[in-house]
Amino acid sequence: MGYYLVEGGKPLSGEFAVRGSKNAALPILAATLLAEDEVVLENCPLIRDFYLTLDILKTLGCKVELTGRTAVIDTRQIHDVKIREETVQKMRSSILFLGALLGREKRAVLGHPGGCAIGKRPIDIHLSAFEKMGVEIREEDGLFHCLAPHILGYHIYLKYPSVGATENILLLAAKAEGVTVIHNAAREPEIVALVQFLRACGAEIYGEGTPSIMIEGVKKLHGSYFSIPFDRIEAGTFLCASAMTGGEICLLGAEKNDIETTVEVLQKTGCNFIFEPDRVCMRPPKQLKSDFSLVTGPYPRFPTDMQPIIMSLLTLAKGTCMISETVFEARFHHVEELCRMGADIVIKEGIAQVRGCLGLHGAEVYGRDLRGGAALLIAALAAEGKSVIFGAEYVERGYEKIENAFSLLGGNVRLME
Ligand SMILES: CC(=O)N[C@H]1[C@@H](OP(=O)(O)OP(=O)(O)OC[C@H]2O[C@@H](n3ccc(=O)[nH]c3=O)[C@H](O)[C@@H]2O)O[C@H](CO)[C@@H](O)[C@@H]1O
Ligand SMILES: C=C(OP(=O)(O)O)C(=O)O
Repeated sequence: MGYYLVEGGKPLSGEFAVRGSKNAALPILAATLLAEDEVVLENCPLIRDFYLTLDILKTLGCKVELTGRTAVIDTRQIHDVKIREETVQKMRSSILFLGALLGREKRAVLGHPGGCAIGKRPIDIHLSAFEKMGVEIREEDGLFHCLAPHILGYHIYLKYPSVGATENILLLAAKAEGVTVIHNAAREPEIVALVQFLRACGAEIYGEGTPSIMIEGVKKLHGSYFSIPFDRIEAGTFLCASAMTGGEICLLGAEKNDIETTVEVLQKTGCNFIFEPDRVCMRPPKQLKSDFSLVTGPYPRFPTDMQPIIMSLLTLAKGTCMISETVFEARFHHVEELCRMGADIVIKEGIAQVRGCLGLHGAEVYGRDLRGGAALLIAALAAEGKSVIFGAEYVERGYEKIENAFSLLGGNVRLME
């Protein structure tokens, strides 16, 4: 198990080029199967989940070449429709191969997806939509065996705007017979990116970024060239790391629009921003302040993936912040660990009350999920003294060599294998 060794107390300042988005790249990789052609993806994030997803494509029979951040994926030939259990266990987004394989081969076999333990994360919304579109699902020995001889368009009302379910339906509907409309669809920028990619491959989709998406199934898709947009959660993580260590940072390749809610919260804490095309610069105040409340929710509300990160920052802000997590029911694992570093956080009825403390101190702590681990890492960078953060493998799922990036900005952090 890898861990980070951190000597805190140094400001993180300078420029950071934000990488391609994990949550945009993973569904797009699954979608390449629908093209049955060569696809070139640029600006790929070189993170654990990206490599795992490339492995899925390879085990299905696709040819994959990775040069720098450019992946050339040839999905013309595949010889399997089963996703291996060990990959499914490791990565939530493996569920998207269900929609992609069904759309392409009319059959797929996959287990219940694992990934970060931040809640129960059922897949009932995915499965009920699939059934409405003509997919026969049989569950046996923990595996979903799916068959779809005729996939038909349908009007689907999501009981919750699930990101993954919206993506899965998009994948299934892109080549279905007739028109599918997703009502109460997720509106996240990653949905927009997936639709832009599918459209570049010849799909007919309208309304992405709104609650109603219409998909007119086409018979065939084709290869395309696509650049993965920047990772808004990585951008937010670096802004928070810099703000809580008292550093000034410029993010390259980031745009205000997709990080607006995070920027608004940081402005409330006293941070100043300058926005330019493709560049966001931030200067923190001498003392961060809080005294507001924050509720996570589906886009355009505050992103749940930023909740642990912003909480870490707020432990050092003067005042009190109430944080409600409404998306995942068990996404507070980092709280106990932040408290071990001196944070003052109390959870009452699912709401975290974060009271700013005078300073954090180094400690030995455990990251138990991706963003929780990142939250502890930035807390350690802001803390006095040495910290050990276990669970580096979670952080590596979504951040590319974060220890190097923080070191280049002036932080003292090493990854120990
Ligand atoms: C790979 C990826 O893109 N992951 C993101 C995606 O996860 P993911 O796609 O898993 O998130 P969803 O939007 O589906 O989940 C949101 C909520 O809906 C519930 N739910 C979901 C599906 C379902 O069939 N039934 C159900 O009850 C979940 O348990 C959760 O409470 O969106 C989340 C919410 O923005 C982000 O935190 C994740 O980083
Ligand atoms: C929860 C996350 O990812 P996943 O859905 O892949 O577990 C995340 O990116 O914070």
